[in-house]
Amino acid sequence: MDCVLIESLELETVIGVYDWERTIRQCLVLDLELATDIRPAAADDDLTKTLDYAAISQRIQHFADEHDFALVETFAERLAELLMTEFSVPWLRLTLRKPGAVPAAAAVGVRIERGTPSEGT
Ligand SMILES: Nc1nc2c(c(=O)[nH]1)N=C([C@H](O)[C@@H](O)CO)CN2
Repeated sequence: MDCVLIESLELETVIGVYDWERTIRQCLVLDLELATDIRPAAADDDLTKTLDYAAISQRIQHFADEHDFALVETFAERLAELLMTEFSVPWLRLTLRKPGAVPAAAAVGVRIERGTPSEGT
């Protein structure tokens, strides 16, 4: 299965369950694998025939700016829905880390897989 990758994308957003977290912006770090057949783009050397990782990264930054969820679970689930709908992604794996949330850990977070890899991706 082919994938377009976005790794260690740093996002600033309001996120957290505690009152003090509702008043600040915190960093989240996102890893994404987005299933797509890269052969048409490679055959024609044409960006319009693949997933544009720059455009998707920009859309994710905008998503982070416009939401203020309590849980990383909610952020991950809602973002996965958006990516599958807006960019016609048939399958994705999304890892979302919240560095610093647990001082003794390098990061905590969630990983989800959604959708079904289509034939030929
Ligand atoms: N499974 C989760 N556990 C916790 C979350 C979360 O989003 N998902 N969030 C918090 C707090 O916001 C924490 O990050 C503050 O340090 C606690 N547990």
